[in-house]
Amino acid sequence: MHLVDDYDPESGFFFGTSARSLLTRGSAVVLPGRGGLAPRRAETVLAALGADQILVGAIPFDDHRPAHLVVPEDHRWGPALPPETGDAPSRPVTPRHEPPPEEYRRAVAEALDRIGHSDLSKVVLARSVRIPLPEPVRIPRLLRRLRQAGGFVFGCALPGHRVLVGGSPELLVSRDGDTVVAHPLAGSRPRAGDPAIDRRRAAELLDSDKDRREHALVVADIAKALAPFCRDLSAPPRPEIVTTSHMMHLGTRITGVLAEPRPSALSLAAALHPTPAVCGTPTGTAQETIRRLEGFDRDFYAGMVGWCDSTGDGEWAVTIRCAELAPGGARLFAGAGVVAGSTPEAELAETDAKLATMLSALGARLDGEEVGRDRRIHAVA
Ligand SMILES: C=C(O[C@H]1C=CC=C(C(=O)O)[C@@H]1O)C(=O)O
Repeated sequence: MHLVDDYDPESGFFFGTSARSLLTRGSAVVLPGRGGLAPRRAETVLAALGADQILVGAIPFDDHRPAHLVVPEDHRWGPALPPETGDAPSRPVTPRHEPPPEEYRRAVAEALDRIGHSDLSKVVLARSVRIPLPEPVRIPRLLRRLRQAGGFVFGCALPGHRVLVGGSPELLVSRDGDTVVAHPLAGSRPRAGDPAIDRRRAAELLDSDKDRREHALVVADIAKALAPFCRDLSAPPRPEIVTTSHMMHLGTRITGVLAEPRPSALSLAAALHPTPAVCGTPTGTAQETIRRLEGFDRDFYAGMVGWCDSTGDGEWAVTIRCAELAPGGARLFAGAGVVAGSTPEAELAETDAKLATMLSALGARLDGEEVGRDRRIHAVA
């Protein structure tokens, strides 16, 4: 028995790391407001919180969409959630792609054209897949499976019997006293599951000029956004490989010491969002490109999910490797960074591989495709 087993899909919030788990129930206060406004309102609420109260929830990618932030009726901390090991049996499902794969490839080609002919240097283009779920999902079991992926596991009940679930490898920002940490990821390869192939891919990823550029843009942007709040800020000169169950990424852990007055974890998260790991550079041009080329609403995907306490400490993960569950079905999301040197085919394959995290946790495979890791990757191994 773990505290995740008490998860209430109508009002619960779960956030688990390799160190500990947080479970909340009910909502004493639901904060109204849209993305940009929500963190400011949340600051007022944070300031009014009792010492033993916290704020939890999710903020969407787009500032104009409503956030879901609540002060729960109660919360509990517990030990890390043990992962459920072994591959779940998978059943074929018929997906509804949005956009269809060939349109996604066209969008990447169009983005590459813009990168060559405007100030745009990077844009993250995403796709979504809707799948039917004939049986109700047992969320505690799903979250255990997602722990296997590594990183931050979350379940966030949303209005309308929906639940946002995921296993994100990416820390947007955490604050613990005066210590601030961000751990951006960008630049990816799917894992093959074969240690020798994975070692080769990791070496190739570390060496890839295209991926190093894609990554460096994110690190520079985050360091610039954090600098005004810090009296000390540092990042290693080279990225490291971060692995999940299905992917490997370039990652850089940025750490800083906050100056007074220390902003809350939520304010820091709002100052960083949207990073070029989910949007692009420059931000405005990338946002406009996403609006024009993606053709669907990201909703909570590529936003942030996490918690903040009354002292301002907290953790916010980037909402990726996630799905929105609704009665009868799920909608999964994945995106990939496009820079000069990207190709439509490789970005499509990368998003396929990223989708596999959630698909395999849900025990599903897209009809006509192999489950899990590495559908097209043998070609590049
Ligand atoms: C946008 C996603 O991943 C981000 C995080 C890691 C690597 C990424 C990349 O290589 O493109 C993305 O920036 C996603 O999983 O949907």
